[in-house]
Amino acid sequence: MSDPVIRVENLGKKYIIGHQKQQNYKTLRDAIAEKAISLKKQLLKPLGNNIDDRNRKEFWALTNVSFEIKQGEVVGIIGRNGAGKSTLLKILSRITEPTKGRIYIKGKVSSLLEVGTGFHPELTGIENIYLNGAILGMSKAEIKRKFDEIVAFAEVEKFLYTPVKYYSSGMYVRLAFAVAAHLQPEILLVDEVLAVGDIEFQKKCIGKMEKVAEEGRTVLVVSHSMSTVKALCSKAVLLEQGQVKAIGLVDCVIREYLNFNQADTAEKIVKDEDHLTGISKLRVQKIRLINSVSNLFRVYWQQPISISLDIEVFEQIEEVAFGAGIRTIDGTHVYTVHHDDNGTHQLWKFEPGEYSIEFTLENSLRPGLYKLHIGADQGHTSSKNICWLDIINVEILDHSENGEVPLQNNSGIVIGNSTWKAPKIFTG
Ligand SMILES: Nc1ncnc2c1ncn2[C@@H]1O[C@H](COP(=O)(O)OP(=O)(O)OP(=O)(O)O)[C@@H](O)[C@H]1O
Repeated sequence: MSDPVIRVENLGKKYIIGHQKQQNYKTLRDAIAEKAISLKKQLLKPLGNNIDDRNRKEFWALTNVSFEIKQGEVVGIIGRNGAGKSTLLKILSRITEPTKGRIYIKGKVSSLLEVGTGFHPELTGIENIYLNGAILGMSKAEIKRKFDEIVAFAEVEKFLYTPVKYYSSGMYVRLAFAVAAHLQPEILLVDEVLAVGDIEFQKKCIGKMEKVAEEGRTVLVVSHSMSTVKALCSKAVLLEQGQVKAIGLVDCVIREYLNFNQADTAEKIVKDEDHLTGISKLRVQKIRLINSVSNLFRVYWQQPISISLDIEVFEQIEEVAFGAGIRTIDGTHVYTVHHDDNGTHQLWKFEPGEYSIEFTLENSLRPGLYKLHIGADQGHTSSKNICWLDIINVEILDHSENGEVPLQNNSGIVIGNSTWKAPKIFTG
């Protein structure tokens, strides 16, 4: 376990959306056939471009992805829907080309990228085994040698002469997994297929992948099941919005993912132990997002974040400055504001009792998950904390209320606004 067998350097994948027909998942065979057709088109019409530029929108599914995988490592690729996991596996299995960056792969790759990958619906189980084996690089003799093992593993003996269009999705995936795993690849890429099979079959697949790894082969698995990832993998890569958010020991990466993988509910009852600093003078009882989307701590892109706080004050306090702030989920401080930032410099005084406070944060954050911190200081000069908490995951959706999406070609945590002037414009 030493040499890297996969090296991914500054990988980026841009999709052009808006002009394309909605497509279902493409099988490996579809992708190969499509590649051949598009190559033919390019050759016949080298300068042709039938993309309607008015509808053309660029979308980066992966940006600046870099990591190394060593031989024999079993690695889980995790992340929320749309994080870029499948795109990464498609690039590694060379079904899709990267827009930027490089991949280096040492060894024969076999991949199982989705239910029914490479299966022809009209062909029988047997015919599909031979077809898939051939697509995945096995010789006829090799397939023959492996045939019984594949059939026994997939448990589809009774249906070998049935066209696979009559198979259930579970039967499909069993056969597809059996073919991919028995090909004895040096690198096995498996994308979220285990969820389809029953528990027994899932266990069997995990066992098979462990065996593949024990033989010194490398396995990359995309899964939403943290128990599968934990059971199988020693290492994990967490993708978030097309970027590597964390990489390392599986437990650490899963912990990071689970802590931050979703927005909190729109109303949160705050416990004493949730407070980061003391609660002798004041405590927060409840935090509520007034303008929540789907009853979660979630707002549309560009929508201000309006919050109501219920607090309890235990003793008279003066010169109180309430504040709120935002951090990224990896801890980068974006900003903190205080209630008296408006120029009045009027600090608040409280008698013991219960109060309700409302405030609104303007929102120029990029879509994503953030941590909201809320609290109170006593006086600005001494910056004395009265109480602070950092317990809310707030999500900025990837579109505005009326469906607009941010431009993809700018970067940063916040969306910047600018005006430009030029004395003379040069074109061409
Ligand atoms: N062919 C395509 N054209 C345009 N956009 C695409 C295409 N394929 C994927 N995308 C987009 O790229 C992003 C990443 O997709 P991808 O399938 O890699 O995510 P994922 O992490 O595997 O998601 P999931 O867990 O839901 O399967 C998504 O926003 C998706 O809509």
